[in-house]
Amino acid sequence: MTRFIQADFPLYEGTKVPHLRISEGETAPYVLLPGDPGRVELIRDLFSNYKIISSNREFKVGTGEFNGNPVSVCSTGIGGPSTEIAVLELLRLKAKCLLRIGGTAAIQEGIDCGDMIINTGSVRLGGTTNHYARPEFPALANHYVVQALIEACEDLGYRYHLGIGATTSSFYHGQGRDVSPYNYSANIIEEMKALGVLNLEMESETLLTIASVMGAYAGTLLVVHANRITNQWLVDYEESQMKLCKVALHAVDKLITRGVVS
Ligand SMILES: O=P(O)(O)O[C@H]1O[C@H](CO)[C@@H](O)[C@H]1O
Ligand SMILES: O=c1cc[nH]c(=O)[nH]1
Repeated sequence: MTRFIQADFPLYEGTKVPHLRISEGETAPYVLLPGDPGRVELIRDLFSNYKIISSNREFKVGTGEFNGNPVSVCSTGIGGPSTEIAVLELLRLKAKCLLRIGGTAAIQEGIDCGDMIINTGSVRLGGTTNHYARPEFPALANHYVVQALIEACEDLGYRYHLGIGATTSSFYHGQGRDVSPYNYSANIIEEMKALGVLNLEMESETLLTIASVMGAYAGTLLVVHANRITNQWLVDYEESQMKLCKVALHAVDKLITRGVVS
């Protein structure tokens, strides 16, 4: 039976949020958010009792236990609009702390492929959150989440960089890749680099802005997939993604132990 009730916040089959297709109680208060649905599968071995509970469009959701505590993983797909949907539906399901685990391109020398980046905030170049707050509103990560991520990288001995990232709504022109005769964003890397921005990716500003507006905890942990200054692209990416997942779960464990999120 396919039933949607009310257009304002439609529910599928009476209780399921419409895109993630899950009901309250199926996800944990702590949720990891990769863009890529493949990472929802890749992370499986780090959990006990891990189950994929839904898969619809770009949204794949898994829930398992890490050190005895429930943690969920939900892919957002690429970019702001699908991230907005995932975040809103997870908050509707009573998520309290959302942590993006993604890939990114560094735009500073000295940041190597495979390094971690913890963004303290994101430049809002994506557009989706202009529906939530004026452009001057900052997209900031939660302080406790940032601190837990720093400690997790240090505990595991992974090299990390801390600072502001920029979120774009375009992978090619929006990140300064010239693919047509005129690129309106041709100077984006030069501009962001000069401002000290560390990296480019496509979802963090949406997560950080919406979580902040809605009173949830959020942060962003990224692994460097490319360096646009040195023109390097990490081909063997799986091991780096596993490092990313390990750091994220280690940080979540700290937040749970500290009782930061209630
Ligand atoms: O590695 P994920 O989380 O998919 O994120 C990065 O990869 C995609 C681009 O290839 C964008 O979504 C970007 O933000
Ligand atoms: O170049 C890149 C690599 C990862 N993610 C991005 O958004 N851009």
